[in-house]
Amino acid sequence: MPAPTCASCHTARAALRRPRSGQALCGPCFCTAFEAEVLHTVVAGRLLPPGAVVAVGASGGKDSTVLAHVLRELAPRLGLTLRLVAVDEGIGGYRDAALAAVRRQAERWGLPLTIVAYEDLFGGWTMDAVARSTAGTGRGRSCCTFCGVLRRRALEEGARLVGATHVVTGHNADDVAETVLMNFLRGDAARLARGGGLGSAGEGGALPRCRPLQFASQKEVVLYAHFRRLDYFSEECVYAPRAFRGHARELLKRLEAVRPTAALDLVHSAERLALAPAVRPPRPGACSRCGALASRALCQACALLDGLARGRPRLAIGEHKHEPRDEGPRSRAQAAAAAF
Ligand SMILES: Nc1ncnc2c1ncn2[C@@H]1O[C@H](COP(=O)(O)OP(=O)(O)OP(=O)(O)O)[C@@H](O)[C@H]1O
Repeated sequence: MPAPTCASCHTARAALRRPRSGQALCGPCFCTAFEAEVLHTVVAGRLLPPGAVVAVGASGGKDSTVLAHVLRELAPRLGLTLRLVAVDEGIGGYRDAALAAVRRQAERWGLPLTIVAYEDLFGGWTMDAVARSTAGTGRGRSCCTFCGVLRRRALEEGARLVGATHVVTGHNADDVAETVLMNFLRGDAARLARGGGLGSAGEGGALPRCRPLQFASQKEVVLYAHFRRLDYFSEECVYAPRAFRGHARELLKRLEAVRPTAALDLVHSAERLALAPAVRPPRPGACSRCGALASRALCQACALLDGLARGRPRLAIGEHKHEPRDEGPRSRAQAAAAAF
């Protein structure tokens, strides 16, 4: 059976059916629709004001590649200046290849690129060193938690370095839905409240952060990259198979098999929960060591580095005398926080 005609231009043959709506579109019309939807997310959510200098967290992966490409298309209309900021976590056999992809993108798109490294920012600690230090302590599976905390800090540092006023990341609807599921599984109302919305407004002196692809499904991100012929790095991080997130991903896939809107439904659920006053977390204060946003005396990054420096990674993060050890609720909650 021949492909149907594109439902938008009514001229070309359709090349795909949109996963959620089933609408048949040709490649160019799909890309135009995708870009218009991201534009709508940014404008309706008032995420990036005209004149903003935007640091795009560039990992070389599909999401941040698509995000940088779409924002570059929209930048003249939105009045944005873009900077790519990549974080080198020091993960042998993984990050170097991903950074090579980011360098190619920066060159092709004529965007300035700044790379900040954990090793320089965090007293010589690379992610590989953290992984070695936590191996055998029951914390080995928490690599993604540690990494997420440090990456968030590193991205903030990099963004400040390039004079950015805003930070954007490429989290898509599936990423956010996985985080919501993880938070539901642990009954973490405070994280659910924080995970909703399109990002954070920049409390406590932190730069405002947002996720303009939050309503885009992973499938459509991949389709956009395909039709725009984007060059990205697609290997999984060497530490990812140990992460709890993989289970949430499997669960989401099974939910989507019977309910194609499941990911987006979860994103909207989190938004509604964020509006519920009863679950709003207390206003965070400042870290006594570095001044960054913190809900305790030390921010997560300083607490983690402190524990690592003392050779006691169990104390570094997620340990509290009243809370269970290892994969207990607290540590899992931080895994979710790390995703944002
Ligand atoms: N090393 C990094 N440097 C800069 N930004 C990063 C880095 N890793 C992740 N990010 C930001 O956080 C977002 C979500 O992170 P995630 O771990 O899902 O990234 P990824 O799987 O490596 O790549 P992507 O999400 O871009 O496909 C990315 O889209 C990107 O904006």
